[in-house]
Amino acid sequence: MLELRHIQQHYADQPLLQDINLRVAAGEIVALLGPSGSGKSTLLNIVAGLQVPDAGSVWFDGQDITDAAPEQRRFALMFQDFALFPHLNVQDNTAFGLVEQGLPKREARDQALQMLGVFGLSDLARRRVWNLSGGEQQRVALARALITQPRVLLLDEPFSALDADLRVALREEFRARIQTAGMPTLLVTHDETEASDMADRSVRLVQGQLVDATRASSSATYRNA
Ligand SMILES: Nc1ncnc2c1ncn2[C@@H]1O[C@H](COP(=O)(O)OP(=O)(O)OP(=O)(O)O)[C@@H](O)[C@H]1O
Repeated sequence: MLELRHIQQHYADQPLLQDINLRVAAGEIVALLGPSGSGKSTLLNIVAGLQVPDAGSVWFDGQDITDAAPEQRRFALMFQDFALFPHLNVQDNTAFGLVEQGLPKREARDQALQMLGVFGLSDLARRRVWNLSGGEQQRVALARALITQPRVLLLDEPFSALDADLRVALREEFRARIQTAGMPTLLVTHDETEASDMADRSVRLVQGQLVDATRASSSATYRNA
């Protein structure tokens, strides 16, 4: 389980995150909503270990990991621009994290091929990533993230560059795959429909605090407010 305790972050004496407390259980998807500039990406960076908070702590399975480097955490971070390597084909992109972890290249490539099969992407294994569609690229990015069996999955607006129909299809597919993989998942999104479709519950950053948004996000009154 992932836990944030009393996280605070200031920039130039302006409080951004004031007292953030959150628990995400194994297999649970929590959506993090909030207006632009409210600190969603900052909070995700703190969880990923890319940034140390001014105060407070990050815990995983009962261990304080606030000062642990990103590679020690073994958390996967996935962005909207997926950051696939243009010079590698789909199979080598998928194998990349395993090679980084020290697995022999051949074994990593075999496992990547299996993973691509699970994702229905076997036919794309030899393709260069730049000629894949946006949805295919995003699926490869998820396969690449999950193959390393990360302890936590962090998604930063993963579908915002895609068209509406594809977004809806991928939400369901991602939700099913994430639940099968069973790690705590934090999904940053601007989109309340995406939050209610994909996440088990939603929280919203409001003036540096997290408030429960699960009930509010399913209410049309709130959406139209
Ligand atoms: N390193 C930094 N130094 C100073 N200010 C920063 C730094 N990083 C972020 N900020 C500021 O903190 C605020 C929150 O930024 P952040 O990117 O976390 O918000 P966000 O909720 O993810 O926004 P968006 O939805 O637009 O991506 C912004 O005003 C940003 O300019």
